[in-house]
Amino acid sequence: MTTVIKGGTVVTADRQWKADVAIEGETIAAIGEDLAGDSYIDAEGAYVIPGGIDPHTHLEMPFMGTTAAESFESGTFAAAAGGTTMLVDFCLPGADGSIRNAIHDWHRKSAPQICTDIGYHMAITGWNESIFDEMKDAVEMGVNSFKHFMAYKGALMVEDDEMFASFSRCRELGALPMVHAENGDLVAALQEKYFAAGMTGPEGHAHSRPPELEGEAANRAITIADAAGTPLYIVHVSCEQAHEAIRRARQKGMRVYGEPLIQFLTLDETEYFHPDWDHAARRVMSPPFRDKAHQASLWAGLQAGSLQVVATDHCAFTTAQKRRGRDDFRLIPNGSNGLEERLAVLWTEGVETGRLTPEEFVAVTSTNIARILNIYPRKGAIAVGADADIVVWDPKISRTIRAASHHSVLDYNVFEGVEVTAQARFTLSRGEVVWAWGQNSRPQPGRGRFVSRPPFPSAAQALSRWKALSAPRAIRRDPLNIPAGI
Ligand SMILES: NC(=O)NCCC(=O)O
Ligand SMILES: [Zn+2]
Ligand SMILES: [Zn+2]
Repeated sequence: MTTVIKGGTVVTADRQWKADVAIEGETIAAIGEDLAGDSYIDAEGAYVIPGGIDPHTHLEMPFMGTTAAESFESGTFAAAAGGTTMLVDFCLPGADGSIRNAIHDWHRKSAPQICTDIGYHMAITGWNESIFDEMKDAVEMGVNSFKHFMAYKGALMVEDDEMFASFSRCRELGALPMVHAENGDLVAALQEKYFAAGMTGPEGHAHSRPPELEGEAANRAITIADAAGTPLYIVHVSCEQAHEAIRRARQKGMRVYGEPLIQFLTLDETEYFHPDWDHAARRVMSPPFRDKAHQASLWAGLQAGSLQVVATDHCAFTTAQKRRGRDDFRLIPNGSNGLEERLAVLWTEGVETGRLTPEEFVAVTSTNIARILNIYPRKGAIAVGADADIVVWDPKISRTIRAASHHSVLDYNVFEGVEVTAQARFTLSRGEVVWAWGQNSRPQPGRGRFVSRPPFPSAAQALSRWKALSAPRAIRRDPLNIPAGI
C-alpha cells in the first residue's frame, strides 16, 4: 500500500524543489517526479515539510502546588493540528527522587494518551549517588538529555557544584545537559523586595526577573559546561544578555545551543501591565516576556545561526489555576501555551516578513533539534527511510487564533486574536494522517510512540581530545639553557 503526497514543493533545511513523496507503511519510500501510488494526498500549492518537533513541553506536570492542565492526549492532538508530530516533554522525579520511577511514571501517564510521538528530557533537581547511578539508567531507557533549573529556589533549583557534577556525568554518558538559566537566588530576593513594597500583581513577576539575571546564569552555565567538557543546551532563551553569552561561547568554539520560544519572539512585556489581572496572569512564565529590542536580538540569532531552535515551553494552566496567585504574584503557576500555534505564528511573523527563509523555518522547527537530540534523520527529515512525519503546509489558509477553536484544554490562548496566514492542510505521523484541515479529524489516543534517543558521545569525546591536545604543558629545556643555581 503506497500513499503519494502529490504536487507539492518539498522543503528541507537546505533546499526546496518540486517533488512527490511516496510513503510505504510508516516511512518515506521515494521522492521524485510523477510518483504513482494506491492513494493520494493533495499538496498542490503547498509545501511538504518535516513534521514539527517541539522539544520543550510540560504536559500534566506537577508544578507550583498544582498540575499543568494540558493532558498528553489534548497536548498531542493540539500539536498535530498545528503541524507538530513529535514533542519532548520534561520528566520530573517524584517524592522518592528516583529517575527510573519518574520515567516509568511518565510512560504510565503518556502511553495510553499520546496521538503523536514523544520523547523525554529528565530533570536533575538535586545531587547524590543514586542520581549519579540512575542517570545511566535514564540513558539506557532512551532519555539522553538532562535539564537543570538554576531558578525556582527551594523547589527545583540546583547549585553550581551540583551542576558541575551532573554535567560531568552527562559527558561520561554521552548525554546533553540543558539549563533553565536564571539566577534563582536573586530572583527570590527581588520577588521579596517587590512584594514587600506592595507590588502583588503579575507585573511583579516581570520586574523580579530582569534579563541581567538570565544573562548571568547563562554565562555561569556555559562556564560550568566548559569546565566539565560538555556541550550545553540553554532552554527558553528570552533576551539579548543570554543570547550574547551563547554567541560569545560559540565564537570561542563551544557547542552551546540556544532555544528561543515563539512567545518570546512575538509577545512582549506590556502584557504584564494589562489592566485585566487575568490577562496578565495568564502570560506569567519564566523567564518572562521581554521588550522589542530583545525580540529583535532573538530573530537575529535565528537568522545568523547563533540560536538554533524555536520551542514553546508549553505549560498550560487554566485561569482558575492562575488565580491561586491573585494576592501574591509569586504563587501564580508559571507557564503559557503555544504547542498548536508555534508553526503558524513563526511562519507568519518569520517567513511572511522575510526574516526567515522556508528552509530556515524547517531548520528551527524540526531539523536542528532532531540533530541536537540525536534522532536525525529518522525525525526532522524528508528523506528515503525517514519516518513519514510530514506536514502538507498550506501558505494560503488564513485564520485568527481563538481559544474558542483551539484544541488545547485551556480556557484562553495567549495568542488570542493573532492573524496567521498558514496552516497544516494535512499532518502525517509515521504515514498516518492524524490531522486534516476542515475535516474534524481526531487521531487515536495511544497511537503515538515513545522515541528512544541513543547517547551521542562524539561531541564530548572531540572536546576532551582537543582539551588534552591544547592543555598547558611544561617546557622541557636543555639544562645548558637553564641558569645555574645560586
Ligand atoms: N517556563 C515556565 O514558566 N514554566 C515551565 C517550567 C520551566 O520550564 O521553567
Ligand atoms: Zn524552565
Ligand atoms: Zn519549561
